[in-house]
Amino acid sequence: MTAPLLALEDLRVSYPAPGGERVVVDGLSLALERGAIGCLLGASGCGKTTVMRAVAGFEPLRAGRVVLAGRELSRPYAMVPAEQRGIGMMFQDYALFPHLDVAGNVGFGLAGRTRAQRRARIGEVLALVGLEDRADAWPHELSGGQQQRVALARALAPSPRLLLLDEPFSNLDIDTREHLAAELRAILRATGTTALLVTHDQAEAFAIADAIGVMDAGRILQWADAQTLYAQPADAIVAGFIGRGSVVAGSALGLAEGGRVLVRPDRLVPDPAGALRGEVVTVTFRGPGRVALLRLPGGEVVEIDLPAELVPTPGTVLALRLSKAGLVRFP
Ligand SMILES: Nc1ncnc2c1ncn2[C@@H]1O[C@H](COP(=O)(O)OP(=O)(O)OP(=O)(O)O)[C@@H](O)[C@H]1O
Repeated sequence: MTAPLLALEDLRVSYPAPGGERVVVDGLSLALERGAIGCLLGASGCGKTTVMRAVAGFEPLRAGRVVLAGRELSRPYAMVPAEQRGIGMMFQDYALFPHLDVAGNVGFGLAGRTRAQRRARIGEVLALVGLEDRADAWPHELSGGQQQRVALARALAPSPRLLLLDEPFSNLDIDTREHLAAELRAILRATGTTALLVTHDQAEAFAIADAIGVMDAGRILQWADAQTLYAQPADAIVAGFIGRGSVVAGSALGLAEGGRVLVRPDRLVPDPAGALRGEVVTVTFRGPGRVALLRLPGGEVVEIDLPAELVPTPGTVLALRLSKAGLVRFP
């Protein structure tokens, strides 16, 4: 087995807090192969940005190691300075330098090259992000999406070993985000760039990443590809975070085994012959179909997709059949 390009081993990071320290990342490990795109996904405040800052060299470690291409970059009391790590960054508060034009921004990290080499590299990465004709533009003349592309070109220009992207599209509208997510994946692939991305948006993680780490309270609960996270979530927290679905008591679904069960919206099917019952709480048009919230006899509420011809009014009791294929159970 080849060694991963990036290895985070048992990281612990803390911040000063009244009366001591507050640990915000604890026992976090992951490995990223060369050329792979990894993603940390989790709710606000779970520690995603802190991990990125630790990898970038902005936060010291309390425990663990950061290793890039076989070189130890951080361990407790020892850090390679951020600028010597060979890591490119595009963080949430990415800002283009307003006093530099697009070419100046993109060429910023290209010190030590001749003028001609700089110009060639700037042209190359601008072509990669589709802005080769905007080299002379000023940042304020560009749309938000174009500015984001310039920021990406700036981060890619020095050919970093690893690219860190923290909520790179957070300040863009949803259409632009989706478009750029696909574009970003294609660009990272085309350049063979290894990247670690942070987002709290599952669709973005699914669109871009090869492997996704679902984080909660400073830990990775599960590190897997999108299909695995959806089909085999490691626990109820991952299940709640990935995809639509409700985690309810098995007994509420007539299952003998006990424990809790993940019900995706297509698992409970309205069927006059079905043995289960659910009272309609709300019906909402989502496009292309409708979804209903149903209250099960035990009081728990599940979401189901309704067939097109069925538009029940709240209070109706539906007969339901449970489709057990691929049902996920938790102890
Ligand atoms: N410089 C700091 N000093 C003290 N506490 C901090 C500092 N930076 C972050 N924290 C705290 O550490 C925790 C993790 O923050 P972090 O920014 O890593 O989370 P996140 O998952 O990236 O959140 P978001 O999605 O909102 O950016 C939060 O509770 C935050 O308040």
